[in-house]
Amino acid sequence: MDGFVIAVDRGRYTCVLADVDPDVPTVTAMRARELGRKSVVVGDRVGLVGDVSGAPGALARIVRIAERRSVLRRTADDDETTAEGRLERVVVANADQLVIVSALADPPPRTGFIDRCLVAAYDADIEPLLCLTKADLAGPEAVLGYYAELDLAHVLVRPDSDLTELRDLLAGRVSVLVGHSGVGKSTLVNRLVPAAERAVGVVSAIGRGRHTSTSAVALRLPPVPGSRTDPGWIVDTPGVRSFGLAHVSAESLLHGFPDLVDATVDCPANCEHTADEPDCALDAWVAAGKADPRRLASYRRLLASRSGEGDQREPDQRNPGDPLEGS
Ligand SMILES: Nc1nc2c(ncn2[C@@H]2O[C@H](COP(=O)(O)OP(=O)(O)OP(=O)(O)O)[C@@H](O)[C@H]2O)c(=O)[nH]1
Ligand SMILES: [Zn+2]
Repeated sequence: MDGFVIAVDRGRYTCVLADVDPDVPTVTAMRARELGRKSVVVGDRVGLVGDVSGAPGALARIVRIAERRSVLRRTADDDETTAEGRLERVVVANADQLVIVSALADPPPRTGFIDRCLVAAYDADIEPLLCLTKADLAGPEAVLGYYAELDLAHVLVRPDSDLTELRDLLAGRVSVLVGHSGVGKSTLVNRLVPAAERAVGVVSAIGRGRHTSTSAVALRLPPVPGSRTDPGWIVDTPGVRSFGLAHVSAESLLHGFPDLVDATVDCPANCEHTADEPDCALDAWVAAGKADPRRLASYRRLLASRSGEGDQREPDQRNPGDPLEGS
């Protein structure tokens, strides 16, 4: 049987069977030995054998992992306390869309964080969507102005706002939600999937009764009334602070900055585009007003953080008061 992995908890994988009624129980599976060391993550499409009845106590086996369309890795520093946490582990496979959830106020938007997510999305060939919450508290002009040169889709969310536009953008796709604590991500997930609390409860019950902290869980979106389109899946990523970029080259990092890319044709060969490069064309490009200097600064900060130089914190963490200022 073909399955889709919706949660992972200490060697137990919760899967839904492909193309069956959403009410069919989920299947708990373990990995078959023949998979070797290959990891199985949320979003993986897998082949299942054994007891796929979903009955209490039933255990199936994952014998095959389909080729992944995309992967998102956690940052290496997400959990420095364990050896595993220091690795850029893949946390979600096969995502189509990365929904970057950012509040417009309380907490203020962190463009450094959004830029980092954009790089991860473009690098993984996942479409980004900026979801600006708490639009009742502040307007989106400053953030949208910062991204004016990008063709970046966005939605605004208020406590009473209609989520139809967002649901349309999520339909038929696997969308990963990422955002800092306090931006209203849980509130949004609960609005999008009113059954989410129950679904998460079921997932952690599989973890042999103990409360668990999974790093990703896929939630099926409810059917859209009057529509036959697959409503899609959202993948919540509690505990994932950001996505790893250590594997991304300096050139690929530029994919997150389409407003800067054109400038680099004038760079000397092997230019590293850092502030120390005397002839890097990016400086002249910004000086000529062709891109926002804050975007260049952000690109160079990501470059530096990748190579482990300088202050790795994003500027908003150094200066939480006014993140758009000087970032
Ligand atoms: N004004 C306003 N407040 C909101 C909105 N969405 C969420 N909040 C509030 O913001 C606070 C944080 O919301 P959460 O949904 O818990 O945020 P979170 O991103 O899930 O944060 P963690 O639970 O810490 O991961 C709560 O007090 C919410 O009631 C909104 O659109 N407008
Ligand atoms: Zn350069």
